[in-house]
Amino acid sequence: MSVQLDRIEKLKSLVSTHQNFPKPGVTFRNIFPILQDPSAFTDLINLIVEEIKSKPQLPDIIVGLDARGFLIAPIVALRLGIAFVPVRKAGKLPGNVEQVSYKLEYGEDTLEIETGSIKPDQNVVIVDDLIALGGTASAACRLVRKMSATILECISVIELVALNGRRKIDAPVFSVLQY
Ligand SMILES: O=P(O)(O)OC[C@H]1O[C@H](OP(=O)(O)OP(=O)(O)O)[C@H](O)[C@@H]1O
Ligand SMILES: Nc1ncnc2[nH]cnc12
Repeated sequence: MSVQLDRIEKLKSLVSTHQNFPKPGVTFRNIFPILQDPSAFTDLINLIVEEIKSKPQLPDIIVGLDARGFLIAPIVALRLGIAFVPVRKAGKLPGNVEQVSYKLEYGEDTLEIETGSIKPDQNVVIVDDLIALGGTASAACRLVRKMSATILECISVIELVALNGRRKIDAPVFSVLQY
């Protein structure tokens, strides 16, 4: 097996699966066991950094999504030596914010970003833990575009392929693990 596939298989074996959580009918994929294994967590960050570095254009900013995206995105930003900007659920950011509402696999929510935290000519990569219906990533794309910035790529640790969330996301999508 190649080193790349080896790392992916190891990561996949660590993700835990929970039926009917947090609502009946939802199969919840939990990334936290990866974070409990420093070697696997390092592999995960390396795979994301390698994906970003493989592209002709490097980002100026990594945008991470509240809350589980915050566990991954700032580490990726530090490794690349670039800024991290948070997108938060409504009511958590001070000052002026841009706002977008969206639908979840199990609910509805609003995302916000600090006005001016991304400049119009900047290149952005968005990082989150999971793409299900794609509403969260799609809303984050709309927020970044409201600031007239360019989205190079939307990166997720997990993609629930059957839900076809990437069709909603108006940017190239890369996922490390597919279910
Ligand atoms: O593709 P979608 O259908 O939009 O779903 C994916 C989003 O759902 C989860 O976040 P959640 O809103 O549950 O919040 P959390 O990160 O605070 O747990 C997950 O972390 C993604 O951000
Ligand atoms: N099935 C799922 N597992 C984990 N996080 C999620 N967020 C939205 N859907 C999810």
